[in-house]
Amino acid sequence: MNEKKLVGEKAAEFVKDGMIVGLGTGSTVYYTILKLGERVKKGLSIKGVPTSIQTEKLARECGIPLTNFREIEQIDLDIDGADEVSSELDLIKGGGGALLREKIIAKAAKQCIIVADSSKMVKQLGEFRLPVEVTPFGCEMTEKHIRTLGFLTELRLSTDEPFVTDNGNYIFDCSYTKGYDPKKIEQELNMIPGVVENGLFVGMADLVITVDHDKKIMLKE
Ligand SMILES: O=C(CO)[C@H](O)[C@H](O)COP(=O)(O)O
Repeated sequence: MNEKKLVGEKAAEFVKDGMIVGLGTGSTVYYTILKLGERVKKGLSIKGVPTSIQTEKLARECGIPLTNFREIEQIDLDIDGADEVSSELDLIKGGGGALLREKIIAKAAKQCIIVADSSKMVKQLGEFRLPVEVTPFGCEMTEKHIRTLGFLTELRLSTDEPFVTDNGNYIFDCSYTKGYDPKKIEQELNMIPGVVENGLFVGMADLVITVDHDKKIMLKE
């Protein structure tokens, strides 16, 4: 079985009857959502809060009832993927472009489980370029300010046009020449006018489900 399927399906075991569940975005949590759909068909009663339009569509196809922040106060459990997971369990997310909704939902959750195949596990964050979501208005100036923090920036494209997030924004994929302090950089980026959110998730993961060399499930907390 591939690693994404192993960890994705494992996460579905943590979902209990009656829970409000944050449904992440990406090819790993895809397997969690399929598994939850199977469990719902067998009688599991949950409501999902999707982190993207893509996940909303998938959850509907799987028959998972959905809700939103107009109807709920809190999320019991959020399950999502990641692009990098450090030894401190800090994350880079947003490879799929859903970082803003993902962070809102992770912050609203009592517990946050991350599903990550072994390629995502790193000692220190930074090899994966950090996605930074910005408003289209003034993005040229916002980019200059991001660069003054020491990043190289590249506007994410979809074919020849700027990639547009579910929130109508753009993304700069940002690389850094040396290691950075995730907590400090997360805050500094979000102080720049025009930056809506960045893909650093510091101290948000309660549990990471991954696999070791023998493809055995490992739980890290
Ligand atoms: O942050 C994300 C989307 O914005 C995803 O969780 C992240 O990109 C991991 O995706 P995948 O499971 O497909 O590797």
